[in-house]
This record gives sequence, structure tokens and C-alpha cells, in this order.
Amino acid sequence: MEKISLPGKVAVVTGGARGIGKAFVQRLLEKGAKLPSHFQVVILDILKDEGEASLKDLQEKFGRDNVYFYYCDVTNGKLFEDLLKSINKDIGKLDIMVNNAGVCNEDDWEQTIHINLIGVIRGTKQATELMRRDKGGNGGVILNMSSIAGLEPFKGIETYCATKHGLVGFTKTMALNSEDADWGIRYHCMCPVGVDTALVHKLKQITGQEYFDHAVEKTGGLLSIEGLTEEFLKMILYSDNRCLAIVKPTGVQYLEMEKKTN
Ligand SMILES: NC(=O)C1=CN([C@@H]2O[C@H](COP(=O)(O)OP(=O)(O)OC[C@H]3O[C@@H](n4cnc5c(N)ncnc54)[C@H](O)[C@@H]3O)[C@@H](O)[C@H]2O)C=CC1
Ligand SMILES: CCC(=O)/C=C/C=C\C[C@@H](O)/C=C/C=C/C=C\[C@@H](O)CCCC(=O)O
Repeated sequence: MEKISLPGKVAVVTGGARGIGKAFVQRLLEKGAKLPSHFQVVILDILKDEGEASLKDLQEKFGRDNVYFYYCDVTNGKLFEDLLKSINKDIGKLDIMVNNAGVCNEDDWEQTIHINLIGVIRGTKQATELMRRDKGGNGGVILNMSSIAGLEPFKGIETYCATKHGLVGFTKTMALNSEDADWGIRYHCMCPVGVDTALVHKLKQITGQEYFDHAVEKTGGLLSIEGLTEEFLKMILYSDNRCLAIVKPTGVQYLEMEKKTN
């Protein structure tokens, strides 16, 4: 049974111009297309050319009025917050916020923290303000993209691991805040193992082939983007608040985030 009434939902996906984010956008649009009232999905990304190309492709498939693209650098706090506020005002609401934009760059580790941690915290806090029932919003779902590297160490990507571990703690705490004060918002964290994209294969250059092969074996292999996307949709539609998913090709482990102890 779905945890949200489905028709006419409005979703924002950061880093939705390519890769995993684009696949999430497409899956939301496919789901919406089967409903009496479509989903409207907004892509926010720094990649103008890829964003425009994805927009054209998705508008042809799902209709002009159901998908939008705006340039947005999630490290530009004012731009990001203002965009979320205007999406909420112009489209009329915000139901689903997916903080997916992320990088893995140890040579510029401060920027990795700005994008992966500060950007996601900002997106979560601003979306929370717009969704909170006690502040006149309609409630909603916020999904933050962590990684298996948010739960375990991986050689050579220490700042990436720190940001993804940070997201797990942050999202768990927001989930508790929501339950405590009845905001009507569900918070989720996805922790996939390596997804079979060009990006993960660059890990080999950082870790070396031997460690990479060992890590892939340890985590049960690389995940297909389609497999991850199905789990994403299930989390958005069916999961309870506080749910964290470890996604592997061998299956999904759902961890209910701890309840408050006092
Ligand atoms: N590929 C993998 O194996 C895994 C990836 N993840 C996470 O999934 C997310 C997506 O990764 P991929 O699709 O693989 O990578 P990708 O590099 O293909 O996509 C990342 C997207 O984020 C955007 N982005 C980067 N910096 C941005 C900024 N400052 N503002 C706005 N957008 C920005 C990029 O332009 C790009 O469209 C990331 O958070 C990553 O950490 C998690 C587990 C496994
Ligand atoms: C491989 C075994 C496994 O499942 C481990 C997963 C650990 C983390 C998965 C994922 O979250 C990390 C991806 C890291 C990618 C690393 C490098 C590239 O981002 C470099 C990109 C540089 C560029 O933009 O060209």
C-alpha cells in the first residue's frame, strides 16, 4: 500500500541531468504517466548541456509540462534555496525531494564536502521548511543519496566516505525530528554498493585493480542502474519514515533507523 496519494506529485531531483539522478527522474515520470494526473519532475544540475539534452528527451517521452530543468549549483546556497522556494510557489507544492548530486574528488576534498554534505543538508532543510504540515505544507518524502561508503570505509576515498557517513547520521536525526513534531515528512537514505556506471570504474584508478576487485566481491558485485532505480521507487512509494536501504545486486537490506531513547 502506497504511503503517498500518487496523482499529481511534484518532485525535485538534484544531479538529475545524467547517471543515477537521470534514471530516478525517468522512473518517477514513468510511474506518473500511468496515473490520472502526471508527476511533475524538476531536474537541478550544474551541467547545462546534459540538463537541456535530458529535458528534451524526457519532454518528448512524458510531455512538455511534466519535466523541467534549471541550472543549479547546490553549493550556491541562495540560488538553491530560492529555486526550491520558487518551484514550490510556481508549481504550487513540493512533495518529493531527492538530494542525489554528489562527487568523489579527494584532490578537492573541501568541494566534495560542500556538494555531498552541505548541499544535501541545505536541500533537506529547505525542502523540510516547505513541506512541514505544522507550517502550512502538505508533508512529503525526502530521500538522500548516501552509499555503502556511508557505512563502511573504502580505501582512497576518505572524504567521500566521511560525507556519506555524515548523511546517514543527518538523515536519521531529521527522521526523529519529524516523528517527534509530527511534520508529516518521511526521511530516507539509500546506501547502494557500486553501480555499474562510468563513475564507479574510475574508482579503480584510485584504489588499484586488486582492491577494487576485492571490494566488488565483498559487496556482492556491482549493481545495475535499473535494479537501483526500482528500489528507489519502492522507497519513495512504500517505505516508512526512518527507513535506510542498503542496496546490493544480491538483494536489499532495510534498516529501520533507531528510535529515540528518551
Ligand atoms: N555510481 C555509484 O557507484 C554510486 C553513486 N552513489 C551516489 O549517487 C549519486 C549520483 O552518482 P552518479 O550518477 O554515479 O554520478 P554522476 O557523476 O553521473 O552524477 C552526479 C550528478 O551530480 C551533478 N552535480 C555535481 N556537482 C553538482 C553541484 N555542485 N550542483 C548540482 N549538481 C551537481 C553532476 O553534474 C551530475 O549530473 C552521488 O551522490 C553518488 O555519490 C552512491 C553509491 C554508488
Ligand atoms: C567497488 C565496490 C563497491 O561497491 C564500493 C563502493 C564504494 C563506493 C561506491 C560509490 O559510492 C563511489 C563512487 C566513487 C567514485 C570514484 C571516483 C569518481 O567519482 C572520480 C570521478 C572523477 C571525474 O569526475 O572524472
